[in-house]
Amino acid sequence: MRLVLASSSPRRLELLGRIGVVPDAVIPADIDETPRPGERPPIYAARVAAEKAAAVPAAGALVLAADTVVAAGRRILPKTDDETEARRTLELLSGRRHRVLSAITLIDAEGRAHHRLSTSIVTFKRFGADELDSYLASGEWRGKAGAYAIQGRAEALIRTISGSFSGIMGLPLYETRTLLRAAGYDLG
Ligand SMILES: Cc1cn([C@H]2C[C@H](O)[C@@H](COP(=O)(O)OP(=O)(O)OP(=O)(O)O)O2)c(=O)[nH]c1=O
Repeated sequence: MRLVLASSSPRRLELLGRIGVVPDAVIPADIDETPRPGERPPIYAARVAAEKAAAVPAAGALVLAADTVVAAGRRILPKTDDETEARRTLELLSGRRHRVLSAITLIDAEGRAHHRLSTSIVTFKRFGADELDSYLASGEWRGKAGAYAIQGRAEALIRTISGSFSGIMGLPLYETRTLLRAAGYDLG
């Protein structure tokens, strides 16, 4: 059975590889990721994952897409390439708990869409000015939801996580495996 990963994220490809899954094709979905006014973070993540999966044409193949959102209360924090915005985001996350929502959609061979949502809680230490500066200098925050990447230096700034490491990183592997199996994909 053919599997298409509808993602431009190297993290998602890497995470799939960890469970022995190599997609037959990787086709990034080009969709508008602007949140709707007042849209709640879990609703937004689920909608965007579904839209990414639907945007990739793959008749008869399975299509997997995901969306990861860092949320402070009802606020969706940005995925940015701008250092000032990254600093502001990290200042907001400093010393407090936040949620990471990773939604996945799998379109099965019959064209039906299946959805799962993984929710994690992450608590960062309170950052000193030097810690913030050196994290920003690392550049690891670029293009990552919430301006950090748990799979890099940020892991050493995190006091606790509750939930799914792979979900925080971008593709919750438990939910992914569950949906792939249910769709008849052979995971070996
Ligand atoms: C919170 C967090 C996010 N991220 C990344 C995963 C995603 O690539 C990105 C969230 O943005 P997404 O919009 O979910 O994904 P993307 O635009 O990078 O890729 P695509 O839509 O094509 O699939 O943030 C990490 O790598 N580590 C983390 O700890």
